[in-house]
Amino acid sequence: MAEEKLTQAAEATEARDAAQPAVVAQAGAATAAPSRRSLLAYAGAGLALGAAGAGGAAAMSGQGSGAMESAALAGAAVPFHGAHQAGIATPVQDRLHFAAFDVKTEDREELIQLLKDWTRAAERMTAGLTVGEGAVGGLPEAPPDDTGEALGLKPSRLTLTVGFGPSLFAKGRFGLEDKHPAALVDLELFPGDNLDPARSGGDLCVQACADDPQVAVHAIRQLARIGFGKTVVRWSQLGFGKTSSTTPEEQTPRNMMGFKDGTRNISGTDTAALDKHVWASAKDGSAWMAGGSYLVARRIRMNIETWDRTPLQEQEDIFGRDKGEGAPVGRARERDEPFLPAMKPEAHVRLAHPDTTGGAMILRRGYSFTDGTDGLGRLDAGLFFLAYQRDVHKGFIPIQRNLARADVLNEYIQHVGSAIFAIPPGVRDEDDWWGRTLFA
Ligand SMILES: C=CC1=C(C)c2cc3[nH]c(cc4nc(cc5[nH]c(cc1n2)c(C)c5CCC(=O)O)C(CCC(=O)O)=C4C)c(C)c3C=C
Ligand SMILES: [Fe+2]
Repeated sequence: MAEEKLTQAAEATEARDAAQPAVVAQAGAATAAPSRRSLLAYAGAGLALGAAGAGGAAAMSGQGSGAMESAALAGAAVPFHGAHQAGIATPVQDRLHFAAFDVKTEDREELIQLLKDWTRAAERMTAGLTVGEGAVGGLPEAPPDDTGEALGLKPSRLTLTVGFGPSLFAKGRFGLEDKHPAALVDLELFPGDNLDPARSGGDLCVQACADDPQVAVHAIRQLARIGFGKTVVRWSQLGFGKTSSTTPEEQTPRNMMGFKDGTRNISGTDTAALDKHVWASAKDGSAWMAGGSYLVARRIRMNIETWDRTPLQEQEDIFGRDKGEGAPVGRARERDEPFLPAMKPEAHVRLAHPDTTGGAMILRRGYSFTDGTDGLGRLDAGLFFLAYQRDVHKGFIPIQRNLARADVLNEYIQHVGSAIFAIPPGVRDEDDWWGRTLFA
């Protein structure tokens, strides 16, 4: 990209320079994100955005003093490059735009080019820059490369996380059948599932998380535009009010049922737990997935109106935790160890706990959603459940089998959308691209 264009981008987004706290690191990596201004300096010196991952300033990886620190960091940039994709173990942002895509091209080289183009655009957007030649200042006769609605907004900790669905590996499509990981199964239909095919599946996915919804929506929109003619959005979901966090030192968020959600989750700084339960290893059978993960996405509708008429004691019995503090039954504090025998046998927490599921562990990273009303005056609201794991056979599947069989919460919820994706390892530097290890 010509230096003058980067200067244009800098001018067009000048407002984002102001007061930009500049350090957010990927979990476990002592990295620093440069200020927007220094980023542009890097870019002008050869688009070395990878330098974001190699900076030397102090790191912040979710440790520290909670809400105020989060608020201060809300405008910062999260390094895009690393061994793992950002958006999994990195601190959870406030907003989500998740999109699943169908690939329309049948040409492997076109798909590879798409992934390369997406990677370059993602590098820029996560750094707070416009895509391509920007939103303004280009040829008046042509539509701008960037749609412009993020001009003047901060990077807002935008992370973009890409994934590949089972259908991408189908025989006769892109020659990937030999690379299909054993863990990337078509999920079984669980009892009670009422899945809408129009909200399920997908060849590709992109999870965009940011502290500003407009930044997340802008990012998905640019990737969809770049993919025009090669891929189309199959379904997408907006989310708010993160329901789980990867930063246990912060206040636990509440879900739409009013309960703290995410108390017992894998922490983004617990490298031992991440290696054991979240990151795929070459030893697992698919060498190209080393450093990646597997994502299960479920759109779970809540019968909010019925829930709202349920007595408090019953609500607390259903989860096995109290509503105010979030403490397990018979305990005083949220972080106290749950004592499962004190809970009702069919309480949600009891059935989801690793002691009841043969040790199954997942990293939850879901969001609440409210998509207006359903035409019958009921809120179309619920949980867009996102769970990362090393192997779905030791994560989502055993837990969901247990929950689908007996969870008393099932009276108030219904799974209406489902998808699974292999999340490849991170993009190492500016020469690397999403999916290189798969297509190599
Ligand atoms: C298959 C996995 C899970 C689904 C689907 C799921 C749906 C779901 N959960 C809540 C609310 C809460 N879940 C909580 C704990 C919890 N849930 C799961 C898994 C699934 N939940 C796990 C593994 C755990 C942790 C169990 C443990 O080790 O103790 C809690 C309690 C607080 C917490 O620890 O997070 C709440 C609240 C809803 C509303 C929901 C579907 C709409
Ligand atoms: Fe749960």
